[in-house]
Amino acid sequence: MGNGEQAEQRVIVALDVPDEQSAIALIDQLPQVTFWKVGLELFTSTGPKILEELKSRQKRIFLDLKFDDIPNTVAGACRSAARYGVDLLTIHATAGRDALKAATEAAQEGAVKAGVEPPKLIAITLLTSISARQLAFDLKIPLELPEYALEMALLAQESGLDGAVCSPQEVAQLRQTCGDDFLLVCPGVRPTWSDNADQKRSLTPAQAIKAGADYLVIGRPITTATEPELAWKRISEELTTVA
Ligand SMILES: O=C(O)c1cc(=O)[nH]c(=O)n1[C@@H]1O[C@H](COP(=O)(O)O)[C@@H](O)[C@H]1O
Repeated sequence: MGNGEQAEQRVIVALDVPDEQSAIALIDQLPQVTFWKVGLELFTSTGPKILEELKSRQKRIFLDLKFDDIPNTVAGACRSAARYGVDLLTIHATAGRDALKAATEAAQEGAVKAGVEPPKLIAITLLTSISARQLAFDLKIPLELPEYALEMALLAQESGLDGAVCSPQEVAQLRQTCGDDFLLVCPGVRPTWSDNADQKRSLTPAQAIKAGADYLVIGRPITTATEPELAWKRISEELTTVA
């Protein structure tokens, strides 16, 4: 999916804002952005209205609702979300094999019924805000972090999902093991000039693409910059060196 696209089209900008008005202001300010992510904050605030707005502008959409529940419930959520005709949709790999399989089937069904393209369903392996220390001491996971992220990606792949969300620090290993057709989307991307904030496992945009990411998800380094257009331009320029 990512290969062959212009470098800047591989950046998905996270629309993490509280309301429709702020979202539209950002979309207007950054007309070069072709792929936007609508996540929990904005979708909870506006509902599907914001998706219609993005579609009317021919934008691609990553609907990041990170479903995590029992099989019947995630299947229902994916069936409903697929009707919106979005490009990407997320579920946590920790929902487990049965839930991942049910979600995949339901997303297909929902899209077919609505007469739209099914979304690519991708699994969160391990949130990029979790450090190796937190994985061991808070979540009590007795695996090394890279191994855990890989296991979650393989579970998603075996369950029929299209890809995974992982930190740029694990993407090379996941690419090598899961192959070129498995979509790998990396948040937690930070240009050298930006603040890490709550992200624990970052790399720069150029490093993340070089390591094998299909798409990068970048929010605050662009959206909270004093000049978002300039931040976007700097990231696009950085990416032309690797594309
Ligand atoms: O699914 C995601 O997109 C996601 C997964 C993950 O592990 N880490 C992560 O940061 N994200 C999202 O990626 C975006 C990152 O935003 P910034 O940290 O502002 O660049 C946010 O919208 C997060 O919800």
